[in-house]
This record gives sequence, C-alpha cells and structure tokens, in this order.
Amino acid sequence: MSKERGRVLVTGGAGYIGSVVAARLVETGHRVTVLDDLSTGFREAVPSGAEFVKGRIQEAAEVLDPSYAVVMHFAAVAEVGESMVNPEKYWDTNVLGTFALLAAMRGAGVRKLVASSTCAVYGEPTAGVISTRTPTAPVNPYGASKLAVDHMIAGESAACGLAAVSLRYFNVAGAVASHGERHDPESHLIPLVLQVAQGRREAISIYGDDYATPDGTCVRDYIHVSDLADAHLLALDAAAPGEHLVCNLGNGNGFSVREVIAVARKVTGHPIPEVVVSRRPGDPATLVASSARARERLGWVPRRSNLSEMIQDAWDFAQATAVKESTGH
Ligand SMILES: NC(=O)c1ccc[n+]([C@@H]2O[C@H](COP(=O)([O-])OP(=O)(O)OC[C@H]3O[C@@H](n4cnc5c(N)ncnc54)[C@H](O)[C@@H]3O)[C@@H](O)[C@H]2O)c1
Ligand SMILES: O=c1ccn([C@@H]2O[C@H](COP(=O)(O)OP(=O)(O)O[C@H]3O[C@H](CO)[C@H](O)[C@H](O)[C@H]3O)[C@@H](O)[C@H]2O)c(=O)[nH]1
Repeated sequence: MSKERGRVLVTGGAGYIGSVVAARLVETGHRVTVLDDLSTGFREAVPSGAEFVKGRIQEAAEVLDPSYAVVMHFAAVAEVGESMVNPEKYWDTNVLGTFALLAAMRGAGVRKLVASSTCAVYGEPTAGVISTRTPTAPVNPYGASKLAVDHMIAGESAACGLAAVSLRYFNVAGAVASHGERHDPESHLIPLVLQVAQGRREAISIYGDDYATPDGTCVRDYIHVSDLADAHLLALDAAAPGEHLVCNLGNGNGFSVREVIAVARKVTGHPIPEVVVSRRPGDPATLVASSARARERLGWVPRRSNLSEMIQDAWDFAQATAVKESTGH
C-alpha cells in the first residue's frame, strides 16, 4: 500500500476504470477529487467520499493547487472505431487535454502523475507477446494520440522533474461492487455480449472471422479492473523525480472473440446468438501482454486472471444496473 496520503486528483473518475481506482483510493485513506466532464461517465459512479468537480481537463488549472500531491489521469476518448472516423476528437481531448493538464500541474507544483496508456500504442506487432521494448507503431488515431501523450509525459519528466508512470492496459474487463463498464452507446465486446444475454440485443456481431488467429477471430488479453486498481496504487510511489516509467498491464493470455462468447454462454446460461460481420477498421488481429516490468518495478501480481470470473463480475454488474434502471433507484 502506498505511503502517499496527499490529495489526489482523479481525472475521468466518473468513468469505468477511473471510478474503480477512485473508490480504491478513498478506501485506502486518500483525499480524492474527481474531475470529469461526464461526457461518457456517470455522476453516480463517483465514489462517495470523493469530492466531485464537473469540468474538462482542459480547465484543470482551475482545480489544481499545491495541496495536491498527485494526479491520476484517466480522462480520454477511447474508442478505436470512432477514432478512425473522427480523429480530430482524439487529438483534441487526449493530446491537447493532457497538454493543458501537464501545464496546470507545472503551475501548481504537482510533481507526480500516473496516467492511463494503452496497448493500442503498439499497433500490430507480428511476433510474440508485447513487452515495453516492442516498437510502438499505432494503427489507429486513438493509439497514435495516446502514444503522443506518453511522449509528452516523457518530455515533462525529463525537463521538469515530474515522477511519472504510464500504465499501458490491455483489454480491461470485470467490475468491482457498484463500479463497472457502462458506455452509451456501448462498443466493447464483453458488455455487448452481456446485453444479448439480457435480451437487450438479438445477437452479438463478430467483427471478422478471417484473421490469422486459431479460430479466425481477434485475440485479446483481458485484465480484471480490480488488478488494474492494484497496479495504480503501487504506481503511486514507483517513479523517481525525473523518471517516466512505462509498464504494460495484462495477464499474458489471449482469448479470441469466439472464446469470450463461449465463456459468457456458460456464465449467463443464455445461448447468445452470434453473427459474423465485416472487420472493424483499425482492429489488430492479436494483442497479448508481457507485464514483466510491472512485476519487477511495481511488485504487481494479477490476482483475478480467470476470464470466467471477469465475465461473472461483469454479468453481476450488468444485472444490478438493469434492476436500478428499471426501478429508478
Ligand atoms: N477500457 C479499456 O479496455 C482500456 C484499455 C486501455 C486503456 N484505456 C484507457 O483508460 C482510460 C479510462 O478508460 P475507460 O474505459 O474507463 O473510459 P470511460 O469512457 O468509462 O472513462 C473516461 C472518463 O473520462 C471523462 N472525460 C472524457 N473527456 C474528458 C475531458 N475532456 N475532461 C474531463 N473528463 C473527460 C468521461 O466523462 C469518462 O468519465 C482512458 O484513458 C483509456 O484510454 C482503457
Ligand atoms: O461487438 C463487438 C465488439 C468488439 N468485437 C471485437 O472484440 C475485440 C475486443 O473489442 P473491444 O471493443 O472490446 O476492445 P478493443 O480491443 O477495441 O479496445 C480496447 O483495447 C484498445 C487497445 O487496442 C483500447 O485501449 C481500448 O480503449 C480498449 O477498449 C476486438 O477484436 C473487436 O473487433 C466484436 O467482434 N464485436
């Protein structure tokens, strides 16, 4: 557990991953302020015990002051498909937004940052698992914008002594208590599959079955959001001033789209009909992590690596959310 007990600004703390980490920070005794514009997040996802400021990261200077010890930066636009058709939104929010956040941190003398990065920065590596030594070569504007952010953070660390950690998540899944994946419209595989099981969709569309993978569908490395929260707390004290530490976070196991659907059938007991449609532009065939550096530098060990448990937790969250929506509370 971190020794840090100063104020923490959590950008994007009304979103899926940010709200889970904000809740964990509150539980472990940190004073948390969430800054979120609610563009994709939900006010009710902000944990009780955290202060909430509705606003954009572009205006972070209005919130940050020297009482903050660290910023945890989750706020972003993060849809691969959308980034292919609306790339300027990705440069605007992810790059210009983070640029403004870093300037605000400099102005307020906040010298620690833990930021969300993504496996999308690696593009489509041809061989083996992806380590932090794998060359970065994004194949969509989302990944390109997040790589630009990582470069910006590296420069800030070198020039201004920022202690920074970029955590490159692979495919985040699962839920923790009342915090889970909830986007409107939803685009991610597991919540969509579960919407079929709930009767909210007729079938799950498989985006292509002609990839060079064992069953022809895309392979991803799914990581439980609770394990991600562990890594964020460990990251609080991991970098030295002037250092930009980059770690991958995944389990090192790949599951195809068809395997995910098969596990979801077992978890939900629903037949979950599938239909194969054309590929989604910008999707790499296979993304599987080596998290060796996270283990070495953060002492991080994933504890919830079972896909069936991740989908069970996501299912419990989806069912509880459906009840809340139907009863209004
Ligand atoms: N979900 C994944 O599998 C995954 C994988 C790799 C990386 N990531 C990264 O993790 C982070 C969180 O992703 P998520 O899945 O929780 O997404 P999310 O959409 O649930 O959360 C993002 C939050 O940021 C807020 N936000 C967006 N633009 C903002 C702005 N300009 N100012 C203030 N708030 C703003 C949104 O309202 C939302 O609450 C992102 O940086 C994303 O790139 C996610
Ligand atoms: O209805 C769907 C939705 C998704 N998929 C497939 O399922 C896999 C997973 O797709 P998601 O949309 O759930 O996740 P992505 O792999 O596109 O994206 C995730 O990983 C990215 C990095 O590649 C980003 O970090 C992003 O934020 C994060 O959600 C992909 O092969 C996609 O083609 C389908 O077949 N049908």
